[in-house]
Formats: sequence, C-alpha cells, structure tokens
Amino acid sequence: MATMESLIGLVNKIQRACTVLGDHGGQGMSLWEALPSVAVVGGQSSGKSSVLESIVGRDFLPRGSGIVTRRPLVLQLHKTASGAEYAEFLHAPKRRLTDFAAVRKEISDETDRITGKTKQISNIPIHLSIYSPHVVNLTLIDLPGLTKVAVEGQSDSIVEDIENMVRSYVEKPNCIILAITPANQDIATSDAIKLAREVDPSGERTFGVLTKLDLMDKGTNATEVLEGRAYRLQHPWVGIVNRSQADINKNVDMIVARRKEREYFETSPDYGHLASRMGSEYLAKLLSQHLELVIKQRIPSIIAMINKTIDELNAELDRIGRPIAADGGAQLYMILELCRAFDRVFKEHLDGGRPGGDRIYGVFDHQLPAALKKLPFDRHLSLKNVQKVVNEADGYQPHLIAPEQGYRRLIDGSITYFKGPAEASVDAVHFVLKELVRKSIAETEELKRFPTLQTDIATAANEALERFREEGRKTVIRLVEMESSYLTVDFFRKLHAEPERKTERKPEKNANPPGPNDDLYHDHSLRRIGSNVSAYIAMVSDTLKNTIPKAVVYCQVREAKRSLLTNFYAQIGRREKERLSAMLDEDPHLMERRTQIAKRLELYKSARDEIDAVAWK
Ligand SMILES: Nc1nc2c(ncn2[C@@H]2O[C@H](COP(=O)(O)OP(=O)(O)OP(=O)(O)O)[C@@H](O)[C@H]2O)c(=O)[nH]1
Repeated sequence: MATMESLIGLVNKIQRACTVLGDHGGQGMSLWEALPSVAVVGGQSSGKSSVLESIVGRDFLPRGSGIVTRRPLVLQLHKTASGAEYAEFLHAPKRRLTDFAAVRKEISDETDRITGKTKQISNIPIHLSIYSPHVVNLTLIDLPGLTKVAVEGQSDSIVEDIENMVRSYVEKPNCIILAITPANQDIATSDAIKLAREVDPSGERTFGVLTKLDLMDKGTNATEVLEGRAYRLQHPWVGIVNRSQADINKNVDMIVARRKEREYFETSPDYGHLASRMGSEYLAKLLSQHLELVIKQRIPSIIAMINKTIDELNAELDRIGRPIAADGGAQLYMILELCRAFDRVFKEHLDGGRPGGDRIYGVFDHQLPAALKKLPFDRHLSLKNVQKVVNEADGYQPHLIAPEQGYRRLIDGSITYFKGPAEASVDAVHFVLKELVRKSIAETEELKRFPTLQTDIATAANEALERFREEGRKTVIRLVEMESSYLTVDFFRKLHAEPERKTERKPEKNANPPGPNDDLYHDHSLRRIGSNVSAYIAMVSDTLKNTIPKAVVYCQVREAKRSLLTNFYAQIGRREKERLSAMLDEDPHLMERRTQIAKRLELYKSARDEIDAVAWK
C-alpha cells in the first residue's frame, strides 16, 4: 500500500512539474495527458464544490452566484502523517496557508488575475495542494459548471466555451470522470451524464455521484439510480449528502458535516443497506483506489511515452545546438572551432565541392580578355594621333633618324590603358570572394545559432579581403608600370632589320630622314610607327593577360585561402571573457527554446527516475 500511495504522490509531483512548464494538456501529446487524473463535472449548482470540500474535509472554495469556477482548479491532496494541515498554491510556492478562508480568497483572486473580473473563463489551471491527515492521496480537477444560459456580462459563447473546456479534459482517455448530478433532478437531463456518455460510452472511467439526496421530494428515493438500474456505469454510483445552504450559512464544520452525512445513510430507511458504499469519505477512498489502479496499469505506457519524449527532446537539442560553455577558454575554443567550420566551407567554394570558385576563372578567361580587346588602341594609334605624338615628342627639333621619343611616348600612352582592365580584374575577384564569404557564413550549419559571431566573421573576412584587394591592385598596377619602365628590346631589334628590307623597295634610295614636306613618305612612315607600336602593345597585352591573373590569385585568392581570419584570430585571442560570450550571443528565441527543452528534459528524466524508483520497489 505504501507503494500505491507513493504512486499517487509521484503523479502529483509530475503534474505539478508539468504545470510549471506550461504543460497542462490541450496542446498535443504531453506528459500531463499521459497521467491519470480525476475531473469533476456537473451542471451549475449540482454540488461540485460541496463534493470537493467534503472530500477534503475543508471549506475553501469560492461561493457565489453565477459561474464561480472560471479556471480549472487542480487540487492535489496529500495525506500527511503529522497533524499539520495547510494549503499551498503552485503560483505562490513556499507560502503555507493554514487559514482556508485565505485559500478561498486566493483562488478567487488568482482566477481574476487571468480572466479579469469579466466573468470570462480560462483554461489555464490553478494548482492547489492540500496537505492534511484527513485526506487521501488524490488529484481532482474542478471545472466550471456546465450551464445552459449566459448571464449578464458574459458573451453568448460562454455556454459553448465552458462545454468545450470541460470536454477537453474529460475526452482524454486517462481522465477519470466524476459526474455530479443532483438527486432532485431527472437523471436523464443531467448535463454531467450527458457529457460523460458522449466521451466515455462504455462508462469505464465514469463515476456517477448523486448529490442532494436529502432534498428529494418526500416519498421518493434514488435507489433506482444508486443501485445502478436507472443508468448503468461500470463503477457503482455514490450518493452524497452535502451541507445545505443553511448549514453553510451557519458555518457548520466540515468534519461535523461528514459525521452527519454518515449518520444520514446509516439511519436512512431507503439507503441503510447501501450505507457502507455511500458518502463523501467513501467516495474519496473509492477514487483514490481507482486512481492507484489506473496509474499502475498506465505505468508501462507512461514510461514508454517518457522515453520517446526524451529522445525527441534530445534530438531537438542536438538540432538547435547544445548550450555554450561558461568559461572563457572553452568559449574561445568554441569560437575558433566555429571560425574553422566557416573557413572549411569557404575553401570548398574556392577549391571545388561547392560552387562559386569557378567564377574567378571566369574573370580571367572572359572578362579580362574581353576588356583588353576593347581598349581604344585604334584611336590612340590613329595616323592623326601618331603624328601628333611624334611631332610633339621632339619639340621644335626635326627628328633625325627614328622618332625614338615618339615611339616611347606612344607605347607609354598605350600601356597606361591596361591599368583599367587590370584593376577591374582585381575588383571582380574581390566581389566574387566577398560573395563567397557571405554564402559560406550562411551555409555554415554550426554558425546558424550565433548571429553576432556571423556578423563578426563577416566583418573580419571583409576587412581582410579589402586588404588583399589593395595588395592586388598595387601589384597589377606595378605589372603594368613595369611594362613601360623597360621595353622588350628584341622586338625593336627585329623591327630594325625589317625596315631595311622594306626601304629597299622605295624609289628614292637615299637614307635621308623624311623631310616635313615629303607627305607621302611621311604618312607611310607614321603608319609604320603606328603598326609597330600596335604590334608591341599586342605583345604586352598577351603578357598581361597571363600575368594579371597570376598577380590576382597570388595577392587575393591565395591569401583568402591562407589568412582570411588570421587577424581575427589574433584579435579574439586577446579578448576578455565578457566580449567572447557576447560574440556567442544567440538568437533570444533559440535560447528561450533551449531553456524550455532543457527544463522539460529534466522533468521527463526525473519523472522516469521516480517512476522507476516507485514502481518496481
Ligand atoms: N441540502 C443540500 N444542499 C446541497 C447539497 N449539495 C449542494 N447543496 C447546496 O447546493 C448549492 C450549490 O452547491 P455547490 O456545491 O456550490 O454547487 P456547484 O456545482 O459547485 O455550483 P457552481 O460552482 O456554482 O456551479 C449550495 O447552496 C449547497 O449548499 C446537498 O447534498 N444537500
């Protein structure tokens, strides 16, 4: 029996824990719903509160007209060995109330706290524990009385709302229904029986309770019902005589009332033969025993449900990530691990495995050659411009042998054009890399929970890329400038040999420099200069087409792979613990969710442990 009592105590404990977690049924499968409970159901003024109070042996429920019970009251009764008798609300733990008038007031205040004074109803339960030597271990849920009409100040939907709330409790297969019907009403019209029949047609979890036996018309009795002939249930009907309104007004003590109830049955000519199975004390014992039995039957399925939930919660925790360590070293380690995870993804983008790196090749293979081809050399090396540059090069002096300065200026001028495509390649690759950083951050699964760290990594990586871009730009400009700083002499040596041959075919075979008046010759010569320079520039262009990509890869891509976060690592290595934990700030919703899951996990695990300890003792 000790085991049995601790079973109910255990369920009480788990129920309370469920409520702390906001897990009071209603939403999907919960531990709460797996636990058996007893719900008190009845029409208004059928005597629900009176039954509850006499089971408890205390006067503590709010009374009044209209709908007094507007939130479910989860009443957990704990039998104590010592004489202490007190009540405790879950919403005000550690406040032991010994004055039951204060309990009544608190129930009513707490109801108003959620529903306002509007007479609305709420399905958030109030949890009350009563510790007393006069009770049996039992959990009862008091629900609003079923009603047929809304009263002043209530919405029309209240009738339906109450019925829905009550139904949401009693339809659960683990709910034991305490269906209260006043004896002075026709059983066929009982709201409680009507609802019970609907959700429990076989009557296996319904306990029929008949109140107000003393108020029946003279000459009538309820033996038809109490002996199970009027309406058959699997469990025996229990008749009750509660305090009348007059008794309540006279403050008749509950214990006295219990005694009077016992006497009523013992001396009743109608119910004397049923006396041992009547009354609120008997009802309490009956319910307690039944509850124990049900709990025992349900234990395997409760354990299975708990285990399944633990697995699910663990899986969800894994998915959203475990909580972060508190000490600085561990946090630094975690940050570095996360950075490395990002870095891995980033490298995969560059080296293949993930898309994006190929766009860098695209810059070199299409964009750069196309830009080089588009450079306006035609214009720069037009006859007119060649003439202008060549003439200007030697000032007032006519050139004597070859327009050396003219050549150099034309070449220099042309080479300058290469700076544009060179820098454009640097920029294009920079943007590809930047985009890959953004993508890699988004794709790094481990980083998902840490929006702050995501931003930090993005900032650090972009800063590094900016530095690499600067380096790349300097290097490609240098490549271009190198081309003008020292020309490829071979090219001109070859040129030198060529004109000899060509001039041979000229009519005037004098080696005289062309005079300013010799227009035909002059044009021809300028054209040759233009085409020579153009050929040289084409050669430079080919060279740069090859060297610019090398410079860009060397300065930007290679560095990005090698040292994208190097500075960042150095920075965070010096950071204080506070700043490290700030970097690991998570999405607040996620943190909240994790805390919730962790709490539930704890509840379910301790529930499992306790069930193990109690059930197999
Ligand atoms: N004489 C007598 N009066 C009873 C009995 N049971 C309840 N009453 C009276 O009936 C009235 C209603 O009883 P409650 O226990 O408040 O009924 P309830 O179902 O809780 O009512 P609501 O919460 O308002 O729906 C009170 O005045 C009680 O004194 C009984 O067995 N005999």
